[in-house]
Amino acid sequence: MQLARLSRPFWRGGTFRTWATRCWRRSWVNEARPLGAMSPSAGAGTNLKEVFREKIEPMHKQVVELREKYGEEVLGTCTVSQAYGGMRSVKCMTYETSLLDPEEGIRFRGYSIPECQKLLPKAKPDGAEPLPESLFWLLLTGDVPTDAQVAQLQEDMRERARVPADVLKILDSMPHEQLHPMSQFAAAINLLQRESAMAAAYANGANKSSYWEHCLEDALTLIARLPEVAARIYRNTFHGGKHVPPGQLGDAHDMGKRLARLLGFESPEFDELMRLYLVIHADHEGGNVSAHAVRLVGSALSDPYMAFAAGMNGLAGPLHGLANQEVLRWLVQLRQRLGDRPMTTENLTELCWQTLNEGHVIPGFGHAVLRKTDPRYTAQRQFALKHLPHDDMFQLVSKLYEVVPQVLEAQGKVKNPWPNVDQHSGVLLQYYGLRESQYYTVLFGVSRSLGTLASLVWDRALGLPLERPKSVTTEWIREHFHKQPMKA
Ligand SMILES: CC(=O)SCCNC(=O)CCNC(=O)[C@H](O)C(C)(C)COP(=O)(O)OP(=O)(O)OC[C@H]1O[C@@H](n2cnc3c(N)ncnc32)[C@H](O)[C@@H]1OP(=O)(O)O
Ligand SMILES: O=C([O-])CC(=O)C(=O)O
Repeated sequence: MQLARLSRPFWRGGTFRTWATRCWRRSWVNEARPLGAMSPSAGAGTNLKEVFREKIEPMHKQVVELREKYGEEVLGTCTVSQAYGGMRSVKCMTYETSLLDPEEGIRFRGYSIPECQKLLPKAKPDGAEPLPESLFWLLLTGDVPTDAQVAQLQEDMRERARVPADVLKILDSMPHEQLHPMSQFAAAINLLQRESAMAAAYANGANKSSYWEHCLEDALTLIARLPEVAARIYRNTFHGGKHVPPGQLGDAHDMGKRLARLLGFESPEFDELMRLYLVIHADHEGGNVSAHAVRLVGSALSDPYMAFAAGMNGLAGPLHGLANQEVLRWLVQLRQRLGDRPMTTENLTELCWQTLNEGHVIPGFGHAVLRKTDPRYTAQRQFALKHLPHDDMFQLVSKLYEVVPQVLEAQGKVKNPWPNVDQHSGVLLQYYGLRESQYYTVLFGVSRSLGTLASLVWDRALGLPLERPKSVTTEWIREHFHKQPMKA
């Protein structure tokens, strides 16, 4: 039924084929578009919803064509070890907004982080980091937006941004000292859910072809409200409930600056850090815990609030997003253990071994998929070299870049001894005065809304079905392979 609806003959023209082939190569072979390539969105209007609407049918048709042509091809296999081993590198899902190369790292719609830093619109007059809204536009549409498109999206988001007073009241009344900021964050997202356009539309019998519109509506409202929610949690938990009234922020604030000001920070450099932070943490293809949780829960047609809250519960795990909190704690502990001794390779090597011998991982190092230094780490390192080259903690992080990979290599277990994004973020935040490391994952969560919700809108636009892979028991494996002759 879905396929029949999608296979009208429109795409059989040569022009569409050329376009589709280009897209296919870009998203599946990870081929970057040349820098400065003309954006297909340019001149297509400034309304995100209308620009996105135009994208759906060609994409639908592309998927139908690929399924017709390659539907029976094997994308990936799954061995018994992979089934027990966290399904590492099993290719079994599609995800449009970003793609990861193990050596090179993440590309957002084909663009590397340095390319995004170069191409995406910046804050006027002299911002150097991309505007988070421009990344959302890119992730959703696949196009680098124009300044006018970003300006309209920002205006739309500003109109949606105020969090209902009763939700703030509930957040204010939470037991802040006992409730981790990520628990408060996930609870807040669930509280906002009552306004879900998707849930209301479904309850009112909306046609499934319209789901993406309600999903986009929810995505925009939720993303717009997250800075105030996140700041509320921060000010409640660490600043005695003294808030910066959003009414005092004026109209001109982008998501990064708005978040910075609501948190209580005034420095333009911190605004830039927030923009960079929100952009680089936004998306990391589809299989990471938070993105996959959003996809999975959303596939039951749970609305975007429900789905995103699920993703945030996954992000709160110490092997995933919470590692940023653990890194700062570990760095502080390292400094205490170092005491008066100098920060030499020998001393740091000894302390890293101490961490390993105590049965802990070294937070901020290693990765499930990456096999080189995370380009998000590099982007933050470049920010530090520009803005805080002499900071003590940055010096420590730099020194650990030399020491830890050698220790992990010597330990001989890790597949990737290099640092990931979480190794660097806390050091930048603490430099500007945001020292409460338990809070850091909330910032990661605000950013991750940009990628996971853009992707969720595509899930509904493409009519992706309920996700439900097959599981087997250990008993089943034993029986099944027992009956088969062993491979030589
Ligand atoms: C935003 C993000 O989510 S980025 C990741 C953030 N997480 C961290 O920084 C936590 C520290 N890193 C880790 O725990 C891991 O590297 C992970 C969870 C990120 C990836 O895990 P895996 O894909 O299983 O890694 P890998 O295959 O290399 O693991 C092999 C062994 O090395 C260990 N290992 C991996 N990384 C580290 C590390 N940083 N320190 C010590 N041991 C490590 C694993 O625990 C595993 O040990 P085991 O065989 O005793 O179970
Ligand atoms: O890709 C992963 O598994 C983890 C990660 O770095 C992210 O989600 O940002």
